[in-house]
Amino acid sequence: MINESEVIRSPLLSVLQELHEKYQHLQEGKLANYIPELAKVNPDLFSICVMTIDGQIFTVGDYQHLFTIQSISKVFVYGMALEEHGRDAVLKKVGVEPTGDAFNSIVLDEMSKRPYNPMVNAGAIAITSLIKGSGPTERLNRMLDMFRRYIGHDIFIDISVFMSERTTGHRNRAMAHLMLNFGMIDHKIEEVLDLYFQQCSLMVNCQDLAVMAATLANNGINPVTGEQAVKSDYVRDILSVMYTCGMYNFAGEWAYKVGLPAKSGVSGGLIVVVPNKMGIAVFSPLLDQRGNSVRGVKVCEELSQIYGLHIFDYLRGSCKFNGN
Ligand SMILES: NC(=O)CC[C@H](N)C(=O)O
Repeated sequence: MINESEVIRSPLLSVLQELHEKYQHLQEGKLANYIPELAKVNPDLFSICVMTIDGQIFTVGDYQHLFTIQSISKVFVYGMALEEHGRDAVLKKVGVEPTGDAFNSIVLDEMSKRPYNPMVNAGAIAITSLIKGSGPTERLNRMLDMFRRYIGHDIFIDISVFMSERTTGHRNRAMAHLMLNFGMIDHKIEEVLDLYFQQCSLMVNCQDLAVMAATLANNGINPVTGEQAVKSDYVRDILSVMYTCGMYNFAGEWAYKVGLPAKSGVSGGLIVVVPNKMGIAVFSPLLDQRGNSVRGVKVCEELSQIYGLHIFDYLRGSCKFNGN
């Protein structure tokens, strides 16, 4: 039997535990209540997970608690659209410019009539409309299969959240109509919106998100299963858009302070990719005014600082993470 004193504590795990303790009583922020089902979530839930590209996992808090992936899904569906249509065709439909506006703003680029980028709702809906398949079921199944490759197991839809979004998502519906008007999506608006609401309502836990982020950090190969989740050619595109647009109208400050590609969602999830090193995921449902997890942002700012992960520090050889 292993004596507790003989167990070598992982330095990273200790750091994660300290950060969890430090922020677990922070009560800043609000639950997303524009999706009625999300307003029912326990605001105290909080977990942090890191997966390295060699498949080690470090977890603290409620890391098995399931929640809906929400906007974090946009990253992966974008990768799928790139694989199916290629860079140029996707760029014709959705730009790659940060907006400085809220994630749900109803604005399109005046000149091109494209949504600004795939990380805001309008852009994500247009990207979802590109997913190929002979009908709604095949499109959904292909998407579920793509997510399965990233996570390493099957993934399911939270029907209550899906119905909640579907019945109250008038703003997203309005955007879809606007894009239909400009010929940016085709006429099957309700099918496209259903698929978009379904992708947002997929259930994940914090550990799943860490594996997904680690897969992007590992050039598209899931570190646990060894499966190629997305062609490595497109990982660059995905990470560029995450870096410039993933945190919405906080993306600039995030790039400045944390300096890593990331994506948040209104259920309180946040993923961060440290290329060739690890994926980081935080779950805490209290959000700031821009729709980013308050505790999530703070934890990532500290982790970046502690380990010298900011991409421009990192390039100068400042990374202090040595793999455990
Ligand atoms: N930022 C988000 O997570 C938004 C996703 C949410 N499903 C919506 O469409 O509004």
